Amino acid sequence: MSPRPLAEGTKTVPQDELKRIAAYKAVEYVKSGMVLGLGTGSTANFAVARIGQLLKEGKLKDIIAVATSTRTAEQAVAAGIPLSGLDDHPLIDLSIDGADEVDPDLNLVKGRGGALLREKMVETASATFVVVVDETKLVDALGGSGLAMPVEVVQFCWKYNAERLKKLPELAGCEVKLRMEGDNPFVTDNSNYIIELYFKDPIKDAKAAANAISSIPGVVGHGLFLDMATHVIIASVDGVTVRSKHS
Ligand SMILES: O=C[C@H](O)[C@H](O)[C@H](O)COP(=O)(O)O
Repeated sequence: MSPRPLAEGTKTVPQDELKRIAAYKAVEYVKSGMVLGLGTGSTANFAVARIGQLLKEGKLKDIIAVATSTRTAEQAVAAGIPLSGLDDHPLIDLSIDGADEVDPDLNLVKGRGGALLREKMVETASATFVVVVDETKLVDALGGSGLAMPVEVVQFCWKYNAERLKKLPELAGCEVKLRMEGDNPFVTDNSNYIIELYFKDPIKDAKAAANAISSIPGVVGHGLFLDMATHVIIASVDGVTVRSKHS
């Protein structure tokens, strides 16, 4: 369980339990015969495990899934979930994934687990994209958590691209750091590096920031997931709330 319980008044709920509750709620959207996108991270893990459990119990049938990382693919295989890829299944019925930040318009920061590129490919191909979070992920504006916003870059001349990112006026002088894993740079499933952006203030215009980041040659993806989520399921000490794009 998470060491950080959430508290309101006298109520406390371990953060991992909130993640599980949100993930299980999202799995209620899964129907037999669907092609699913399986997200990555500690919240998405609960959804993958639950789907595997329902398949084993025979309560779900004929599911095919596309995993957003090698970690999730390994978990899915162990859970007995049949896997495919976008080459064979270019249309995903439903994706379920966590997020690092969620703004009031259901725009997201994702990718602190390093899976942003495959997540964005799979979730862009999804008719329905359900995001599962505990209430700590809610922000008034993206970049507002003070934590890293990842940008995936090719390894070639990454320092040059880190400097270019730092100088983008749309990012208003953010700090940049290469993501490390121990003494070595973190390497994504796609053999790229991650430059982490740290904002002093929330991003003023997320769309302009996303376009500016994408315009740099050598950037292969970024963690701004704008206008993609159709539903966000938020678990809090007070219960579960579902926010939907068009409601
Ligand atoms: O690359 C990682 C993903 O975008 C995760 O979905 C995101 O970081 C949220 O992860 P968690 O549910 O572990 O907070």
